[in-house]
Amino acid sequence: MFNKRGWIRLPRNVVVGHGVLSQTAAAVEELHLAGTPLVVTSPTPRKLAAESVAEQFGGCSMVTVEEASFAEVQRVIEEAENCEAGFLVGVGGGKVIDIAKMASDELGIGFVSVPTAASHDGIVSGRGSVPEGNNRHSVAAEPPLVVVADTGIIADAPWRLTTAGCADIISNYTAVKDWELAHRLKNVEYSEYASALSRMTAEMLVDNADSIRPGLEESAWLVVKALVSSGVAMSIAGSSRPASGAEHLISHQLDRIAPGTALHGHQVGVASIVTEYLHSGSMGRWENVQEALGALGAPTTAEELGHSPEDFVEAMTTAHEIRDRYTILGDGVSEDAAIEAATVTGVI
Ligand SMILES: NC(=O)C1=CN([C@@H]2O[C@H](COP(=O)(O)OP(=O)(O)OC[C@H]3O[C@@H](n4cnc5c(N)ncnc54)[C@H](O)[C@@H]3O)[C@@H](O)[C@H]2O)C=CC1
Ligand SMILES: O=C(CO)COP(=O)(O)O
Ligand SMILES: [Zn+2]
Repeated sequence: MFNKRGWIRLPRNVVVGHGVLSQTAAAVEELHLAGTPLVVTSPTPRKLAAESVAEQFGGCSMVTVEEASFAEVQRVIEEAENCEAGFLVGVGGGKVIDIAKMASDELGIGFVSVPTAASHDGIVSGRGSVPEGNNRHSVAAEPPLVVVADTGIIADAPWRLTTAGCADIISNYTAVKDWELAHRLKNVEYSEYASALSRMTAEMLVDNADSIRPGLEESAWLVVKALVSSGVAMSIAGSSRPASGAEHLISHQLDRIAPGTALHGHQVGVASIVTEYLHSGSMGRWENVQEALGALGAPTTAEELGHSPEDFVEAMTTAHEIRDRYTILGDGVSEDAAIEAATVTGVI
């Protein structure tokens, strides 16, 4: 894998709207990509969208993945080599899209992103995120050449997937604060432009929270636009920094301690309530994060996530260990401090 430092790699065609799934092949054709694709998907999105996408490419090969892991990335690479795929099309949620973009990067072929839910901001980003042992890897991956987001399919997806995407965006507030802190204290490379874009994306979402409601296709539109914008911020930064700080570290730890309990976006949202408290104490800014999440119907407590107070506190006190990314957690939050922050904010 290679990381082109200093390059901003963005999608060429972003197609968003009702019924646009049927335009996937047309959006790709414009790019003159060679060969036929391998479609990478998971069981539910396969029925909802991937079969129709494969048909548009003349019934091309398809592989179904079950989890986000390096083993699954390897399996997709082997399938792609077997069918001599010219490019990969990821159809589904964040895990499928991450696997497809990482496999594309390894194979040196193009990647097309077809999200079936507005649940995460990896739709557009050139980053892949996969757990391995006790660590979490955010690696350079192939950014999509084409993004096709069918708001008809996304608006029909379970509402909790959309609120997870909203919470992933709201967490940009604290991610940016962590990035600024790391820049000041550790001279970490920083982009004013990427951080402003990331913060503005969160603000636009919060300002429009009243119009984000289940079943409304305009809501799917708004959230997809925000997810695209957040992904662009990551592409400009060349890292996930603008959209991933201490709240993401806590969420990645929760995935390790109690896998499969809650959605990524919901976890980072709840964690950002406590990291905002760690940043600004009793100034009440954490309440703004809590209110924004609550207004959108996203969880605001560990209990609503399905996590025990003990697991949440363990995630807070160990999150700094999983990645070399300086945040407000510094070299570790003590158990007492973690309990205090999570209790004051009502998270536990
Ligand atoms: N690379 C990046 O920049 C980013 C990566 N991520 C990663 O993405 C993952 C989280 O993504 P999620 O989408 O939350 O999880 P996920 O990929 O596990 O999807 C959640 C579930 O929703 C189902 N689903 C998808 N579309 C559906 C639809 N229309 N109707 C019914 N079910 C549907 C999926 O099949 C899956 O069972 C995490 O691994 C996270 O680390 C998240 C943000 C950014
Ligand atoms: O989830 C992300 C941004 O929302 C990606 O961040 P990570 O690099 O922490 O996986
Ligand atoms: Zn995220």
